Amino acid sequence: MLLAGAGLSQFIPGDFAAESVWPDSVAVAFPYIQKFILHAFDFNLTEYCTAVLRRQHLPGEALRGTSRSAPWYIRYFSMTVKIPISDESYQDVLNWVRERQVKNAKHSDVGDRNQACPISGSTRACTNFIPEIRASQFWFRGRQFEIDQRVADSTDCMLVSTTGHGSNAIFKDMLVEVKKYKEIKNEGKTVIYNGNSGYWHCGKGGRKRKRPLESVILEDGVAESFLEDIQDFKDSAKWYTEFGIPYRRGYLLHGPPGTGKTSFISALAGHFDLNVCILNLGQKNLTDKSLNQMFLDAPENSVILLEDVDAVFGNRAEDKSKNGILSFNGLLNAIDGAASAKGRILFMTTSYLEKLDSALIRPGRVDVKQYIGNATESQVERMFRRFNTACSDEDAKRFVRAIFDRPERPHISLAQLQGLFLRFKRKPADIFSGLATLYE
Ligand SMILES: Nc1ncnc2c1ncn2[C@@H]1O[C@H](COP(=O)(O)OP(=O)(O)OP(=O)(O)O)[C@@H](O)[C@H]1O
Repeated sequence: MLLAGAGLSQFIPGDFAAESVWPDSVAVAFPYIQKFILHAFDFNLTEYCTAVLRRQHLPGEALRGTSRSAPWYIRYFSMTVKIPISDESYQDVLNWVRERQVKNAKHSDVGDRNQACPISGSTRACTNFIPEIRASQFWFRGRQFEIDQRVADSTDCMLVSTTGHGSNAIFKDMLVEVKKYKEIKNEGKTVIYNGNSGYWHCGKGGRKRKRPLESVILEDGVAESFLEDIQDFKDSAKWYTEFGIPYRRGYLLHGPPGTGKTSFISALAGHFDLNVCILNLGQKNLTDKSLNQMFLDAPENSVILLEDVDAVFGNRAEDKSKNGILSFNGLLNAIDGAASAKGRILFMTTSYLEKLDSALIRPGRVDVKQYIGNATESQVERMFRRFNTACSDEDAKRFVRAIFDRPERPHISLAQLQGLFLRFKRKPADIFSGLATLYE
């Protein structure tokens, strides 16, 4: 079977899926037969079948159903599901298997002491024993499974197989379990996917504690208007269908660097329980086709974020991106591509609105444009109070005046201010002495 799409029920039968000749009773008894053979003869059926199946998946055939040329005993004794790397569940299955194995892995790699543990996400220095997963086994509901990422010597799909015969219910159960595991793991977190080599990856550090919206200090009313707009969009699926309008919404945040554009998008995603899929348009090998596919393959419940779009297509005269592969029209086509039934939310950010081609930001591609500027008096005061919870009103006002009553009145970003607060986090009363550094 080939698992298609992110849904759990979308199994596409392999070549010989209909050839079930065994009664259900045999299917039920199979795990016991399998265990008996393992213990009595020390012969691992699952491993053997997977090894044979792997050889069947010759280069170029990786995504086709299991070949009919597999020997009959393999066809009857094994069940497989192939999960394409583009499928959302690919990484989830790997993480789930790792977690099951980590306590007692026989073949492990010693994890990097200074990197976040891929299982716990903890960044504490530790010696992690990470199960070697490229070809390994695990048990689920009394059956042994083998997982193999080396199918066809390529990495574009993995094969999960088990011995036995019957319906694909066991795989569905497994994927339900994987989904539950993922939900627990992601609770209270915003999952960040990075688009790379044509796929969405959620690597180490890809799960971040949700950023509270209040922690992003914007001009009055901005956050509220976005909350309202996105909520309205989420509630309007029927309206879009009735009027034949593609169910998607585009937002552009523009303004100087360090003013909170990315932080705001991340906080909004957290508020609406959405993932963030970040795509760097300047990356090598990104083609019109792969960009389009990535838009279509974005994990469910995600916002797609294109940061600093001006850096790639800043000059109207340029049709090709700097790496010369992705074209401007390719980008427009991807943005205009099919929207999913759940709706697609696209965010773009730029520090140079004037550099953007009007075609990129016309209504339909960008529905809401919002300027996010340098700190205003109100923002400075709110940030001061946030970092100095014990401060008096008088201190807060004095701090604001100390910044804004200077003759040169610099443009200060909230990122600069945050830096100042961090420097004085242990002695907030001394912060006035550090103000001069804002003007350097
Ligand atoms: N309005 C804000 N409220 C709270 N924190 C902010 C704000 N603006 C910036 N920061 C802080 O400054 C840092 C940089 O912010 P962020 O990356 O969101 O800015 P940006 O506008 O996206 O910058 P760039 O355009 O350079 O990508 C973050 O650590 C963030 O916490």
